Amino acid sequence: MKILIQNGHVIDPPTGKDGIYDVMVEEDKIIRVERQIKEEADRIIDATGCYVMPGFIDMHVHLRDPGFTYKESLATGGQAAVKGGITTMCAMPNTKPVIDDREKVEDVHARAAKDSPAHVIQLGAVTKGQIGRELADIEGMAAAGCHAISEDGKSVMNASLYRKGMKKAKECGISVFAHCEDITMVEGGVMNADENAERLGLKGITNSVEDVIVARDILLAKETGVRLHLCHCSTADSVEMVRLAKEDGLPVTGEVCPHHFILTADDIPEDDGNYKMNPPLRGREDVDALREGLKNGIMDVIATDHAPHSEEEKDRSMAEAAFGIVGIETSAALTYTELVEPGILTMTDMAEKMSTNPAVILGLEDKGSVSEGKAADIVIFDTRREYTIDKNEFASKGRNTPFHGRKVKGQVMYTLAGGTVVYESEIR
Ligand SMILES: NC(=O)N[C@@H](CC(=O)O)C(=O)O
Ligand SMILES: [Zn+2]
Ligand SMILES: [Zn+2]
Repeated sequence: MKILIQNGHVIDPPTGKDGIYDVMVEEDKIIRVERQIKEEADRIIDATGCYVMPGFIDMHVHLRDPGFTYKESLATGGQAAVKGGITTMCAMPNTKPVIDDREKVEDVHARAAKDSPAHVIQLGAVTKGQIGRELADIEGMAAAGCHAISEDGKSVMNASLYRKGMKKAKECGISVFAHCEDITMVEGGVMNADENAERLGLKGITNSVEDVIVARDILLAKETGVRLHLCHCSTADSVEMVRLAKEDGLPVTGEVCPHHFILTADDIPEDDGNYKMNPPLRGREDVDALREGLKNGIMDVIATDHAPHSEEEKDRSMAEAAFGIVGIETSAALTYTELVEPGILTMTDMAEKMSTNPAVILGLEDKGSVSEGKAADIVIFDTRREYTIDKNEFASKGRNTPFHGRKVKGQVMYTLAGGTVVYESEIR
């Protein structure tokens, strides 16, 4: 099967391509990227006026499968992902049971290959059951294709145990993805510690809850030599510490989620649980630092932390709602609208942070690039399309977004994963 994508604006960070090209896909590979390809194909896709980019790689999602499939499943999460142009995602292990051994990783990978139109890389927990007492089967999980371990949802508070886990990960050649939150400092906080929390009579989460663990984890990475990826960074000091770590030559990378670079705590209306997530929406200075960090290259990755919950779990007050919001169907449009259109990032920066850098960090050599020989994971994105985000149109089971009703630009027209058209927009 050959698919020819004609006349699109190819953005390919690794080769620097930024212009009009045709792209020929055969089976699961890109075989040619040239000015004009005069060759027969089984299917022709006209990409005139659209960008053709490497499929997005979301390094941080919660697919809730196994155990919480009332929130999401490999099938619904996969369908939502490809709608958002995401062709590969890393699924966090805070499921039921927690993914903490080889068999559980193999089970998800086998089911995802059947059920999800997007590629799924299951991540393993650092500790058994994410309880923080003994290390999980890191070696077995690495052998089963976990590219990283993560205790996401919480931090491993026992630094000695975490250090052992990092050493093991380093030995196995995999990364550590860190959720940075000192649980002893949360003290019942549910949103950013500021005047908004005071006004609502809610307990606050200070920046230092995140910052002290970012500092600790960077120091542990320095000692163990493990590759450390800092998930959902939300504070100005996190950005500064990632800068210092890089200056020090450490293999440390930083991730920012769209909600953290778009919204501040001042945007929380009344007492709406759809604005509740961990870490919380922060102040203006933090949001500005995150944007600046993305612009100047300190922050490497845009990932969603897609965290679907049921209506019942989210349709509550700030104090009572579950932490987390959905993101995979809106991240490309939000990133384009909030960062690229205003000139903070270029289209190449966007492709880098949503695809190329994640591929490099994860060691996915055949991904993150629209060039000859690479995997045919491609997104065709039309930035001329303007629309209003409607949570009722989501393929995800989760409707918990603070972006419902927000105007954005940027529509995914086609998504190819593994050389197959896995999503086509109905709007044409
Ligand atoms: N981000 C969240 O608020 N929630 C995540 C956990 C996490 O990413 O820490 C979840 O699993 O629901
Ligand atoms: Zn987390
Ligand atoms: Zn998460």
